[in-house]
Amino acid sequence: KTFTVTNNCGYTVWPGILSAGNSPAALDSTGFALAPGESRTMPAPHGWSGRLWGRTFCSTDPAGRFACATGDCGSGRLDCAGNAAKPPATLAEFTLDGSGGMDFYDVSLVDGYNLPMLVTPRGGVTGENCAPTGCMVDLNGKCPAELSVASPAAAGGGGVACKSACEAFGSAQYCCSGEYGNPNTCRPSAYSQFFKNACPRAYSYAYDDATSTFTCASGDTSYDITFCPSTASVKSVGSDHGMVYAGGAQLVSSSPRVAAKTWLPPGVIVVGVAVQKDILQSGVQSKADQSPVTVADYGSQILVSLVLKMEAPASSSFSMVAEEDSEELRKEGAEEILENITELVNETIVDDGTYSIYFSKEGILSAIDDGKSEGGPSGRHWVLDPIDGTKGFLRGDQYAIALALLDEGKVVLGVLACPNLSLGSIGNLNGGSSGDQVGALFSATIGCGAEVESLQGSPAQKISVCSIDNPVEASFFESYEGAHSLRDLTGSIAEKLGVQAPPVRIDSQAKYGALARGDGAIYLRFPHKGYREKIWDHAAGSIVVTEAGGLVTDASGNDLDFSKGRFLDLDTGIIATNKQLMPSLLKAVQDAIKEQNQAASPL
Ligand SMILES: Nc1ncnc2c1ncn2[C@@H]1O[C@H](COP(=O)(O)OS(=O)(=O)O)[C@@H](OP(=O)(O)O)[C@H]1O
Ligand SMILES: [Mg+2]
Repeated sequence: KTFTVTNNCGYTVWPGILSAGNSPAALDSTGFALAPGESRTMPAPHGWSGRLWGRTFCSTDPAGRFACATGDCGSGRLDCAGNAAKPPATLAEFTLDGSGGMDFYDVSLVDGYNLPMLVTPRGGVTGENCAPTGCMVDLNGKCPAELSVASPAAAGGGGVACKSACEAFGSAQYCCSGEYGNPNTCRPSAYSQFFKNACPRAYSYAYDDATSTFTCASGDTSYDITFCPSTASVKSVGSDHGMVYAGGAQLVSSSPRVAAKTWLPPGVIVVGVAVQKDILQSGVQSKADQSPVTVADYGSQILVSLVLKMEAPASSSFSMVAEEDSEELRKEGAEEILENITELVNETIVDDGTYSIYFSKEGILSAIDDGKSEGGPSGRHWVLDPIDGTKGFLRGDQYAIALALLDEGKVVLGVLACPNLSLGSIGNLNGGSSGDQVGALFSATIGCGAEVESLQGSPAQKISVCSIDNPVEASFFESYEGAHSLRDLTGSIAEKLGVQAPPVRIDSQAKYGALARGDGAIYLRFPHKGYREKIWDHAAGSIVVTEAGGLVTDASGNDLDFSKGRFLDLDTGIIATNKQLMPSLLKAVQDAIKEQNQAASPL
């Protein structure tokens, strides 16, 4: 069990450490220097409690006395030797092996702020509230004038730290002392709110316990303490490889019952993906270069699973069946991609602002592996395709982020975010937008119907499949990629049915979404022999269609079975349409298949 202190700041930081009086042992240092990029690991003694902070702008004067502009411990030396930090300073506080076999930790701004800091548990990482905490943001530039600490030591003379209201004004009200000495009378102030808004997980005033204390099962959980956790990323959003997740699909909530709609509170979170816009704009990536889409794919998976885990009740076990795992990323040569994913994910989280969480590279790998579940017939499992239609994504055409929830082998809810699909009908435009608002979010809860809303958050509207009952008026969707569907078979089915319109070819589960709102009447999917369908390619799409009043079956008319694990073991193909057309469609499908089999094996 260890503490690893890392300095990601662009300047030297001098960590200071103070063990509590009742600590059974001290750490092996009370103060040292960390150059930019440097880190130091120390054993974490059983039962240790104390605090750790970063000193900045330190120097030794001609008389040999060491002092710092912020976080100074007054020892006159590099080591703090039992002295505390002079406020303001961001503090990481620990009590290891506390009650119930738990470690308790927090990042506190109660004594003010001097630099961004993050504490990330690593290793065991179990417990209801075992998660990274800290303050990622650089508050020195934003600090209210009456709290700001300026120093000539700072380049440009800007603020180097930000005082707490208690320190700045000394009143009982801000310090939670005297008659304000209890949680009922000492309330958040406008000043504590400034800190809380910027850093929701950090302590902002003395009685801010409810949202600020974190706990991990003691076991062998180690802790990473990082100064300036996001390095340049906070400032360089959009530059570099130019990937920014914008917009957001609203996901989540796994209340024990699938309560209709509770998982679609307005503006919940992320997964909207605007990455491909940047890919196209950057123009430098050749189409053959798969790395941007790879980064986006993994990034999307991590962000969705993060939101699911954060919003799920702590007691429920988390299981997710998702397309990606970390195997490729652990191989030699994948370092750069892993670096890019880490940066993309952390930038997105900072930008979104809902969570103060920072992912290390190891954290990224293990978060991806959250998606390794096998699913199956019992329990609840999330099913995720982080970017469905990767080819469409690269082309700037249709793709979808597809999330579903399986309960006892049945799909009970589905969300389909289609960032490039117009909010209005696509009619016969072969997937192009008809000029109106782009970005559609489909959702469906079992027994409650299906809806669409704009990805930017317009009110949701109920949708239903079209009511065409004459195949002559019908059009059909199929894969954009010729290699994904047997086009002579789908052509022959359409012909037998009497469909006149040419096929509408679009990528991804956007087809299910478009079908569910009546843009077309039929979806035909007949992969080449031997191709095994994955559940994440159909779970969300199929419930959106069935809740919109449609039917989704295999080529024999059987419902899709999502209870068999990661694959949908089925016969031949998948068809979807409305109830009126299904009987004649099934007949056409079976006739066409029979005909094809006869042609393949003539007597
Ligand atoms: N050979 C073959 N046959 C059938 N299907 C395949 C095949 N290969 C892949 N896939 C899966 O198809 C997903 C893309 O969906 P579509 O085929 O509907 O769209 S597209 O035409 O490929 O754009 C695509 O999803 P993503 O990998 O998430 O993009 C694949 O899971
Ligand atoms: Mg897919």
